[in-house]
Amino acid sequence: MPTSVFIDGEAGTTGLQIRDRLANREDIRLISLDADRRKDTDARRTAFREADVAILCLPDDAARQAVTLAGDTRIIDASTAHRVAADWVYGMPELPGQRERIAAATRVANVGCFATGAIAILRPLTDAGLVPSDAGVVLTGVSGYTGGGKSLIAEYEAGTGPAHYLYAHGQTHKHLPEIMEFGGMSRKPAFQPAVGGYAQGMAVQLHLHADLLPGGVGRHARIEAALREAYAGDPFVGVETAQARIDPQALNGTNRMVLSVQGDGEGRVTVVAVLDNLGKGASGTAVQNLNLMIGAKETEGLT
Ligand SMILES: NC(=O)C1=CN([C@@H]2O[C@H](COP(=O)(O)OP(=O)(O)OC[C@H]3O[C@@H](n4cnc5c(N)ncnc54)[C@H](OP(=O)(O)O)[C@@H]3O)[C@@H](O)[C@H]2O)C=CC1
Ligand SMILES: CC(=O)N[C@@H](CCC(=O)OP(=O)(O)O)C(=O)O
Repeated sequence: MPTSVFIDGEAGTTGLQIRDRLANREDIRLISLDADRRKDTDARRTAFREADVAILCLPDDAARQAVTLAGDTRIIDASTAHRVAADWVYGMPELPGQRERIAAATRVANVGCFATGAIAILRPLTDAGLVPSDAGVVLTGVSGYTGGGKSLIAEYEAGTGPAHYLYAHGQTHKHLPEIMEFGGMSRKPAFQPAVGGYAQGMAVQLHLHADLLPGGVGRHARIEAALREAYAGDPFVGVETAQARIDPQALNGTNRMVLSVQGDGEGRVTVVAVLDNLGKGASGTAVQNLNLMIGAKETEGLT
């Protein structure tokens, strides 16, 4: 019997990408609503009840409301609404022990796109004691404009978006709570995100004065070793030698994430994660979580 999956928000940026990844699978039956009924509460309630798993690709408020329609149906929520909620499982398979928790969960909150890169870098370093949880750390990131959903895409497709811009200057980016909780940080990192004038692909950077942390200089090699150990054998995350030019679009269309470590050998270290904001940063991980939840091969439908 195939697993029935309803994607609420199927016509949006993330929903479409998930549908594409599931459309040809024999183990999945997609439940779809006609365009004129996709926001109809009764039609959605019926679709939820018919589904084994529902994937929410909605703005936060609509996602909260969708949960009230879903009954006992298992949910993967791609929005920010439930990521640090106590009764939800955080949908980042790479965290220690998380694959088992996701597999058993009824409510999974899919990790955010910038958060995917930031936590993938931070968590092995806080777990290893290389970065104390109360250290002051700096994160930066750049995302293609699809990260801003339909409205930002429309701006760029109309040719009116800037070539590059910085935003969220007030240190209140919506991914900071999940980055702190699952990255192992008790002190809020400083985070400066940016949008690049290209559609898809992102890079997230952690910048450290490792010479000011306990243990001092020479941490570059230990940081790289901790990351290599954390992701040894992972199907999608790898650590590679840093390139002189790092292209945020290098992994577009894939569910992969590549980390690299650079520094001057005297304490200043930058760790970079490259991923596809729509792939590993959203729809790819949603499918990975779905695979874990339904007992399919974790890599099914993903490259
Ligand atoms: N874009 C990205 O890179 C990422 C996005 N996300 C998250 O995924 C979620 C969806 O984002 P994204 O796909 O970019 O957004 P989009 O704006 O592209 O799509 C959202 C979709 O939800 C639909 N929708 C809105 N309200 C309702 C409702 N009440 N009932 C049914 N459908 C509704 C919209 O319909 P309409 O077309 O009529 O507006 C639209 O089709 C967001 O929470 C976002 O934060 C997560 C990771 C990355
Ligand atoms: C470029 C851009 O605007 N990016 C969005 C994050 C992308 C996204 O929607 O993040 P979630 O994974 O949390 O849903 C932002 O910074 O708010």
